[in-house]
Amino acid sequence: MRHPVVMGNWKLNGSKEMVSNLLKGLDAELKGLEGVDVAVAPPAMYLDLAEQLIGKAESKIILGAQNVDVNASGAFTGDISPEMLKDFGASHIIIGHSERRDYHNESDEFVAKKFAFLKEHGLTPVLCIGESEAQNEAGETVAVCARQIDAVINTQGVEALEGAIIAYEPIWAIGTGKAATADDAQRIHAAIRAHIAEKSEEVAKKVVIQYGGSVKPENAAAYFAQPDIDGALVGGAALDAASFAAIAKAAAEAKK
Ligand SMILES: O=C[C@H](O)COP(=O)(O)O
Repeated sequence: MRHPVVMGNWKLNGSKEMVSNLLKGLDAELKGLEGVDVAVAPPAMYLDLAEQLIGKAESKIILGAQNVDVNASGAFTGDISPEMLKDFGASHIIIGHSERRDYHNESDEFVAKKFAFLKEHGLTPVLCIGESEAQNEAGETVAVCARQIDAVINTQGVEALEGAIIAYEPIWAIGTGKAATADDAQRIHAAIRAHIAEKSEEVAKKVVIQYGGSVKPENAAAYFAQPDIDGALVGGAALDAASFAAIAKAAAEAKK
């Protein structure tokens, strides 16, 4: 049985006050919760504060980040290295989010490079994949996801996916309120797992595949009831402690 992982991607939202209130709220909401790994990815500016607050929390909250760059040190203005993320206790690092692929022109190959760099430094990549609305309508969803995963498999071997997390996020469902149905998401998750199984059934069986795209407390349980949906990558609803905790609790309940 795969252990579910629910992660909050706070994107470009936050202030010292908001980070503090949200983490304190989450700590209170998540007390005693077992059976699910709960992670948050605040903006990099707030990792220090988040690390301090999580250190004092009674609940287990995993610290993550929203991005990493591909150089270890040196003249790379504005970049953040894996060791810097580690220095602040961040372990689960989102890469290849569609917002970075779109707004920062990140290619499959560049994302795969980030994946390798994180693994090299003992961090957990949360590899986002997913199709656009046009690709969805053209029936290209599985091919797009396979291509995005193959950028990692073909350069690092399928074993590289061991211990990593894949987040399937249809771009048209992100922040739109237009979530994929649980049945559709399950179908794509199963196809993604089958694609990985062509290279290794063992890895395919173990890899955590999250769904992301307008996950809310109201629809979360339906996703987690699906056999190939192992958690969620949550955007908007992760900015509210009660909503995010409700999603985490739904995962723990469904995957008991
Ligand atoms: O990384 C999270 C996703 O982009 C989902 O965002 P959303 O829950 O606001 O749709």
